[in-house]
Amino acid sequence: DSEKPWTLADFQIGRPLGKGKFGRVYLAREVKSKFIVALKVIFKEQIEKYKIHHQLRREMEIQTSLSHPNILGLYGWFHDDERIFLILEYADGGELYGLLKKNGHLSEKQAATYIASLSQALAYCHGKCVIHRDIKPENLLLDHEGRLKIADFGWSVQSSNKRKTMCGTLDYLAPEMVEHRDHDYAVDNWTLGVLCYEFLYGHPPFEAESQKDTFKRILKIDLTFPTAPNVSAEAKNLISQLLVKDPSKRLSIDKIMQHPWIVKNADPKGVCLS
Ligand SMILES: COc1ccc(/C=N/Nc2[nH]nc(C)c2C(=O)Nc2cccc(NC(C)=O)c2)cc1
Repeated sequence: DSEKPWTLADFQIGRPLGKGKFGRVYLAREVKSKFIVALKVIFKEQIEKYKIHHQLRREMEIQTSLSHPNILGLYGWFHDDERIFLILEYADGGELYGLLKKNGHLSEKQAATYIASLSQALAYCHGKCVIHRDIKPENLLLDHEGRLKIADFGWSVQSSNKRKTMCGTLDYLAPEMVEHRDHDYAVDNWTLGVLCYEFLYGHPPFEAESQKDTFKRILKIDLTFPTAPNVSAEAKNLISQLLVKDPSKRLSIDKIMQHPWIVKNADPKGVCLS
């Protein structure tokens, strides 16, 4: 029954799936139902040390409230003296990042399919006043059919204007976040442009040696398209309409869904292994 709290005894722990920022993730099976899940273990001392208590609570509240085929499910959670356990949906394809690094870059059909899936997931989130703010390949998982799942809502906000402290890669930051200006849902639209570029070229558009140079390139919208790999004009057109400095001028999510490149290349079932 849903009232009885989960405990570790309800699960058989399998192989470690990988290490996240603040904890490890294990394959696990719920003993009674034999249902396979991913169990994310976070040590309470890490939460104290990094003062991420509120961020973790927000992640859990937000992810539990969301239910969408392209958003990784958070089924529940429990804790013991020293650890917190998140019971998460298991996506056996692992990080999209791995696919991108293995292939160097994705095909236009794959890229368009994933951008369409992300757009649908973000439209759903924005409809529930949630801004993710941290969509990057490491936070994107694939299920057994190659369907994209947005994971790790650690940095998402319930549409307040909380500052995002600078950690991890900055390639995905929108100009208004780099300038610590107020930001809204349009930061996720910017990120779709960065991701679309990275899916097609294998590296983000404003990559630079130093963080300072990345900031400068973002603020200048220093966007160039390499000649290789060859990318269609429609794809470049979509990217150019998203990587726009003025948030109000970025292509809206429903306009993304109607863009010729998406209409022509995205697999409507969100599954694309070609
Ligand atoms: C190392 O090769 C791997 C291949 C597939 C996986 C699958 N992970 N699937 C997940 N489902 N739900 C969650 C949460 C996860 C998860 O966190 N995976 C995870 C965590 C940290 C690193 C990685 N690394 C990779 C390569 O996927 C995956 C994990 C590792």
